[in-house]
Amino acid sequence: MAELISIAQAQQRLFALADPVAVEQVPLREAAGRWAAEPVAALRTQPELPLSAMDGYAIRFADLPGPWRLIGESAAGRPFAGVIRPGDAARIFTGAALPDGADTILIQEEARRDGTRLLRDGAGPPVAGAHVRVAGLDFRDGDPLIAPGEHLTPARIALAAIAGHAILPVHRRIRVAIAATGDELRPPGAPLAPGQLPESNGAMLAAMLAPLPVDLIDLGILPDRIDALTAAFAAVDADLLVTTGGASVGDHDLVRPALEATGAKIDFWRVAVRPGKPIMAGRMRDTVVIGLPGNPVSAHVTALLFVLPMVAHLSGAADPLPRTRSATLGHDLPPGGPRADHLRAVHRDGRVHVAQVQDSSMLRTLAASDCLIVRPPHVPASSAGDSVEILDLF
Ligand SMILES: Nc1nc2c(c(=O)[nH]1)N[C@H]1C(S)=C(S)[C@@H](COP(=O)(O)OP(=O)(O)OC[C@H]3O[C@@H](n4cnc5c(N)ncnc54)[C@H](O)[C@@H]3O)O[C@H]1N2
Ligand code: MOO
Repeated sequence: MAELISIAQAQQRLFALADPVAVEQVPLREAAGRWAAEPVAALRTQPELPLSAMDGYAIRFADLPGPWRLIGESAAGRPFAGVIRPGDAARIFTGAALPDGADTILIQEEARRDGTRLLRDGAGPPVAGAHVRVAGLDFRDGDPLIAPGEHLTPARIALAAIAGHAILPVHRRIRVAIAATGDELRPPGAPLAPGQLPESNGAMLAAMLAPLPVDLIDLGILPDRIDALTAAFAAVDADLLVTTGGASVGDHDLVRPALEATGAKIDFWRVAVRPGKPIMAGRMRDTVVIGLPGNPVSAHVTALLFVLPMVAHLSGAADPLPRTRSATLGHDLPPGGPRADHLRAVHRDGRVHVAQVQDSSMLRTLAASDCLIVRPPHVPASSAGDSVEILDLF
């Protein structure tokens, strides 16, 4: 059998099959969850003027310990027009502009008022400038704020808004077609004859793709017949076609020959990953194709490693790969085999514990797991307390 390629090689070959899709300008609320397509710079300085960070009184630090004479008020959006001269103070509220002449805030919990006479009643501000947000504290006009390829998280959307942007340049949504293959499969909830099985990969993939900027095209369940598969694949109009099942070496594993019958070129087939070895990828006209194995856990793991990263890559992500993190192993593990193991596991008492049975058909253990322990090929035995890499499940 041909040498299996590594997960990292397969991911790089997959990304090389297509560039990120076209750029469009969209309102902020549509940009959430996409990736920036161009640099985003500040259109204004934030804050534009020195502002108070607290409710209290605007004073000159040099006038401490007071008392002061109250000569006006500054509220957010309604600044005080006058000037604070020696001995003067202005009532001020959080977010309001610091009046000219003032340099410090006396918070109201440390002040006492008698008509327009203001007295310190407590420690008072420790330094000049206390509780004042200087102009440009957050950023200045023209500062680079978001780089191309960065994910538009809620915080970055808010940053773009406060920096003066109403629309952002992003890559358009990705059209993803999903197809389950297998004569044994019936739609979820449909009555089953002996030997038939509810189709679960389609709903799982749709759920995994739901948080991404994707428009789904559901091709449903395709039969194990090369003519039907070829016709269905040839009619696909999408950026990415994801199939499940029919990827292995059995007589009814027809996804590869059907793709090839449409003129598609398969770039790789079989990766050193467990579960998920029979995954394939290639290109059919303008559509990238990823053929996932049919076993539900294999489909889930390979979708995490290949489908979601490919959607991120097509969407312009600079950093499309899933990130592992370290965890502490709860018990011993035997040496690993020639494929990178992705073991269903759960956090308990601060350590990760591997499910006893790892059969790739078993969705119940997948559903009970909160992470996958990722072990490189040919890893030596591990002991309880060792550090291991994990991929979070969501
Ligand atoms: N002789 C060999 N046999 C197998 C090999 C091998 O190397 N040599 N590889 C095994 C591995 S590893 C995997 S993984 C499976 C994957 O095979 P296929 O992609 O061809 O998957 P199917 O045979 O179509 O289905 C496998 C299994 O999963 C069920 N299934 C399929 N699709 C769905 C779906 N949408 N929803 C729910 N369940 C689904 C299907 O009924 C089968 O039980 O091949 C091994 N064999
Ligand atoms: O790779 Mo298969 O996915 O081991 O069951």
